[in-house]
Amino acid sequence: MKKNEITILGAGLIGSLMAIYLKRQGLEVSVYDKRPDPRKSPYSEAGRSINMALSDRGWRSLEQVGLKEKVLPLAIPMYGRRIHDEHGNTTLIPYGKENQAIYSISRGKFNQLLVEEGERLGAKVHFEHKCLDVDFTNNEVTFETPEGEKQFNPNVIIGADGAYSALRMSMQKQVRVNYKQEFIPHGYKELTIPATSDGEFAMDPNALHIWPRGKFMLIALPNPDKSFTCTLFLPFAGTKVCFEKILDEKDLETVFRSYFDDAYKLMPDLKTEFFKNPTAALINIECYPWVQGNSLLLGDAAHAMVPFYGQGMNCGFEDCYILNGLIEKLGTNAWDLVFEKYQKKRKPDTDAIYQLAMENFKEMRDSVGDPKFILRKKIEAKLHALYPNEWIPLYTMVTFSEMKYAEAYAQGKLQEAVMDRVMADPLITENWDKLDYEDIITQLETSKAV
Ligand SMILES: NC(=O)C1=CN([C@@H]2O[C@H](COP(=O)(O)OP(=O)(O)OC[C@H]3O[C@@H](n4cnc5c(N)ncnc54)[C@H](OP(=O)(O)O)[C@@H]3O)[C@@H](O)[C@H]2O)C=CC1
Ligand SMILES: Nc1ccccc1C(=O)C[C@H](N)C(=O)O
Repeated sequence: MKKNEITILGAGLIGSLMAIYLKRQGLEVSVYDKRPDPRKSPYSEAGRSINMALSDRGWRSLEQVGLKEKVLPLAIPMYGRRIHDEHGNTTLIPYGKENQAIYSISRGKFNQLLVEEGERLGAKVHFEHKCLDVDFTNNEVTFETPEGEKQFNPNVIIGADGAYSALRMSMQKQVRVNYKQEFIPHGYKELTIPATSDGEFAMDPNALHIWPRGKFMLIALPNPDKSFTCTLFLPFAGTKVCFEKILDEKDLETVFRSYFDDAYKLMPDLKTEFFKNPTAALINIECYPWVQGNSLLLGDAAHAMVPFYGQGMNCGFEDCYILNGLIEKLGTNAWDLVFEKYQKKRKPDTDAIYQLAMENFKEMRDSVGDPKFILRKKIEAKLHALYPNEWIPLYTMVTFSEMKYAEAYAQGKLQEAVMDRVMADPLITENWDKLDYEDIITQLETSKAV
């Protein structure tokens, strides 16, 4: 191993982007992933992927490595949530200002683009290398490969090997790492709304479609081939509508006709897909520290969160951006110092987005269908238009800004308390346009001063 050769575990979105950053710093980089090379033997993601929503933090990280223009053709802007009620009527709730959008993107091609960019810059990517163990005492990593087990002695290890990280498991066995994992009661299943027979999108392509039904929901995100990737989120068991109770095509038809009839009419392959695609679990993982000597956990390996804010990838990309900034500032002679600074700086922010991701699930599956929620959003949008610096809606702070997640969270909580008081007025529906908006800002300023 050469001095300053970096080993990255995981060629997912975060491992690949980190490899690009490090190559651009002139470092030697080797990436190891347990999957086969997708270019040689297609490893199908089909049936178990949720489309992601690229937003400002993600774009900033891609732009810094010159990739924004290459990624744009894979992404479709969504300017708001299109809410479908049980009668098939829809309402658009904008995400932010008129030109602000989050971008639907699916994992496969995007991941490949990042891997290829890393290789173009000189990173060595080794597929079919599954990390089995990292021995910190002897500084040795063991991989399972088609040729048998292999051992390496890397100088620096970055574990971007996802929610079930082998680096993290090795840390847990050998050093004092706090760890918490929680499966939520819901699982998800991937479904599809294909393009129409004349090759068009079957619904508005520039929105994230939501069928909020209280304890469960269906969502749909557009793809460049004019299909939509849909994700059905249901409890596994224990409620009237849950995966456990959909046993045959008749049960499935009853659920879809009762709750998602407009979507049902656009899903010719529903019955096949539902019973063919796996039902996947949703997990939250928190751990700390993320560092052991010259080894660091990054992305989902450090903080896997439920997908409901659409921030998992954006947060992981921001991890890379911040780590890169520290490397630029502190140099590459003391990786343990760089990693230590990184974890201290970053942890409060990943805690905040982890929390917000859970809270956004309730908002998506339940609140968005409530006219009072829509009114609340309208009032907040007006406040933001009148007082752009004083009142920034939480969604805007998280999605369309680079403000630290922890700051956004704290500011969001103060705004939420003020808005709760505003919305408590029984005449708010009639009065909302005549509200004393300046007084609302004063209330916020007062609560900040306390
Ligand atoms: N839309 C989706 O369905 C998914 C989205 N994401 C998004 O990506 C974001 C960040 O993901 P990221 O942190 O890159 O994690 P990922 O899970 O995307 O990538 C980790 C990579 O490491 C591989 N890997 C796992 N274990 C080992 C091992 N022991 N040795 C070598 N390689 C291993 C994984 O293979 P394998 O996957 O086969 O385990 C995968 O290719 C998430 O927050 C989420 O937003 C991530 C996963 C799925
Ligand atoms: N990509 C996702 C995947 C699954 C669940 C939600 C998303 C979202 O992006 C949600 C979006 N940010 C929203 O708040 O409407």
